[in-house]
Amino acid sequence: MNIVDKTYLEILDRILTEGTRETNRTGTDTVSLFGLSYRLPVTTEAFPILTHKKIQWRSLVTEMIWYLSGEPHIRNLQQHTKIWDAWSDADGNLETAYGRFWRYYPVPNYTAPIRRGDSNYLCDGEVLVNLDESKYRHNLIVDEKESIVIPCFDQLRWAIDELKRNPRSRRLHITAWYPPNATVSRLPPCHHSFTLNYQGGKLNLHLQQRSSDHCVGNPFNLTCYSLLLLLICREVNLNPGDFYHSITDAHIYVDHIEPYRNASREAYVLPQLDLSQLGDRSMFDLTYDDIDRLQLVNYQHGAFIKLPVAV
Ligand SMILES: Nc1nc(=O)c2c([nH]1)NC[C@@H]1CN(c3ccc(C(=O)N[C@@H](CCC(=O)O)C(=O)O)cc3)CN21
Ligand SMILES: O=c1ccn([C@H]2C[C@H](O)[C@@H](COP(=O)(O)O)O2)c(=O)[nH]1
Repeated sequence: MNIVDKTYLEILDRILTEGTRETNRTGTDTVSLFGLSYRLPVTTEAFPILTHKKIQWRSLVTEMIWYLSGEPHIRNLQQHTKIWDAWSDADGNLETAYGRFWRYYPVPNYTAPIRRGDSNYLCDGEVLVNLDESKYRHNLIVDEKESIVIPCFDQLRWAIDELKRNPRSRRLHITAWYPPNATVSRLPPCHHSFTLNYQGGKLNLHLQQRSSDHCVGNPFNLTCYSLLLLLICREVNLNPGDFYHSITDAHIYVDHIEPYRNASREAYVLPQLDLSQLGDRSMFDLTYDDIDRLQLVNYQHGAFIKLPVAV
């Protein structure tokens, strides 16, 4: 069996045998396991995606393009996939969008020098980026007509540039976690941070996740970040290594157990990912028009397993 389905199904069985039944805010209990990690090799020739069940590749690519866009809302995303609809308001606004924090991380906007007594003053000796002078200032346009913009920090752009300058940096960390937002958001980020690490001639990606729905979310998350790693490698001209995932609360919703028990576990050879239709365009320039330009080749898979999603 290929390494992706094998790893995924072993974890599924492990959660079910070693996990404990737990309650949570959704009203549907889970079988949960604390502390789980695994790694998968990422290549375009054997691309990490589950094959024993069908994964909606188009929805997944759309979600990736949405992340990269940095959009704080789902008004464009929802034209292409419904997967985020349940967590937005009627106008398509979300309290927390991953890409918004990757591309537009809020930081105080002050003009140097700041003095004691200024509202943005830190402690003596501490530093925060002065957005006015930063190459990575990224203005989030809130209202074009009214020219309302929020100056923010572009973490992803910085990490990519840094990777080009100094691939051996051990500081290539991107976070979607914004503590004050997390205190009030309906859905603070689940996969909240990732770190890029170049070793042995390969670029690896370590994803940290606080909460993982093994049957619905994880199949998307593992493939989404494998795709991101390959897009980053293409951007900076490095070879891809591993996707490494560490999860705090790995769980299976109890209403997923029965559909999975009845599902086939037959797996197939992994497909190839063809990015050639992107030409020499940067990942930062991808739009929803590019969805069908990211193609899986030879994706053989089992049946789609319909599962209820706990909201
Ligand atoms: N309980 C829960 N699990 C999640 O995985 C999850 C959340 N909540 N909330 C926020 C996001 C939204 N995500 C989702 C939501 C729905 C699908 C979903 O319905 N997937 C179906 C079909 C997708 C499609 O029709 O294109 C699937 O079976 O893969 C996947 C990821 C992942 N996240
Ligand atoms: O990308 C995602 C997003 C969400 N999830 C899952 C993990 C949990 O089952 C829920 C979130 O509920 P919390 O109570 O906020 O933990 O969504 C996922 O697996 N992947």
